[in-house]
Amino acid sequence: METSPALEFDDVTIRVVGRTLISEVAWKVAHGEHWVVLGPNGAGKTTLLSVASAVQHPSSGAAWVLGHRLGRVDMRELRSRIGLVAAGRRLVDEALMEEEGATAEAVVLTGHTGTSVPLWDRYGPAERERASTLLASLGCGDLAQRPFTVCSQGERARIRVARALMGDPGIVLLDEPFAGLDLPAREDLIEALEGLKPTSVLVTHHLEEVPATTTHALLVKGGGVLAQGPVEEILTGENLSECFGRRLLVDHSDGRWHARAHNPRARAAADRAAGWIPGAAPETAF
Ligand SMILES: Nc1ncnc2c1ncn2[C@@H]1O[C@H](COP(=O)(O)OP(=O)(O)OP(=O)(O)O)[C@@H](O)[C@H]1O
Repeated sequence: METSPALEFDDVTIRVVGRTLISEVAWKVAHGEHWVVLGPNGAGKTTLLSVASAVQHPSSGAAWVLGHRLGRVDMRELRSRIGLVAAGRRLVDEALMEEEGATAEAVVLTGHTGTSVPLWDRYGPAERERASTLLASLGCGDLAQRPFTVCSQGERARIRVARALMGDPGIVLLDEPFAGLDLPAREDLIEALEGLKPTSVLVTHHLEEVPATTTHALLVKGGGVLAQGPVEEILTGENLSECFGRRLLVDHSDGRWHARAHNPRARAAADRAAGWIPGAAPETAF
């Protein structure tokens, strides 16, 4: 049993020329926890993941990933123990796979070497067997020989998760894995994520995409942490309203979360339709 946390940030700051992208972030993820990171556009979510995935180290402060301090460890070696799912090019470069005409199976196999092109001499029967088992477990066993470029967005999303699991990672990091998915594809992927065994961190914009197995939440705003802790304490209307700068109503049912903007006119119309006297019911925006 691992004793050190899966992730630990001690006042992590990332600066680029003339800008601070994230500032003094303190965060600890224990093994076995499943975190969601929420926040508006530009809040710093992908930047946080770029540190957690050992893609870049802090400008100041310190970060430990799977017990290794960034800056004092072979980053490539460490990356091979991290399962990373990201559709954008900042964290995982899929351009080479597309140029090479890689099949879904080849893309999953690259997860074994942590590379963006297949290294065929490194994959034997055991790796191929694992790739095909993972594709099947994510409901895309029949896609193995299909070029990744022609796969639909929903198929690609699940192939990326299979790729991330290929190296038997100690932690899985997912940056907006639902982008571009229709409702059934999104729900299929949420179901697949609910079966994830390793510790995970999911970055998303949408409360509706938070899997029911999520244990903790981190809210980011303007490059800083607004709130963090057990999911039920953090995903409140009050916190989310502050995070997104808009008054929000939050529901939690059957383990899943829903948010919508507070709309007093629609609320009054619904109350009238239900026979409520305006002003008689208490306001329950948060
Ligand atoms: N290399 C860079 N140079 C300058 N600014 C950058 C760089 N990388 C990111 N940024 C800026 O840092 C801020 C945070 O970016 P980041 O991608 O982490 O936000 P995010 O929360 O993931 O946003 P989104 O939800 O829109 O994907 C943004 O304003 C972005 O433009």
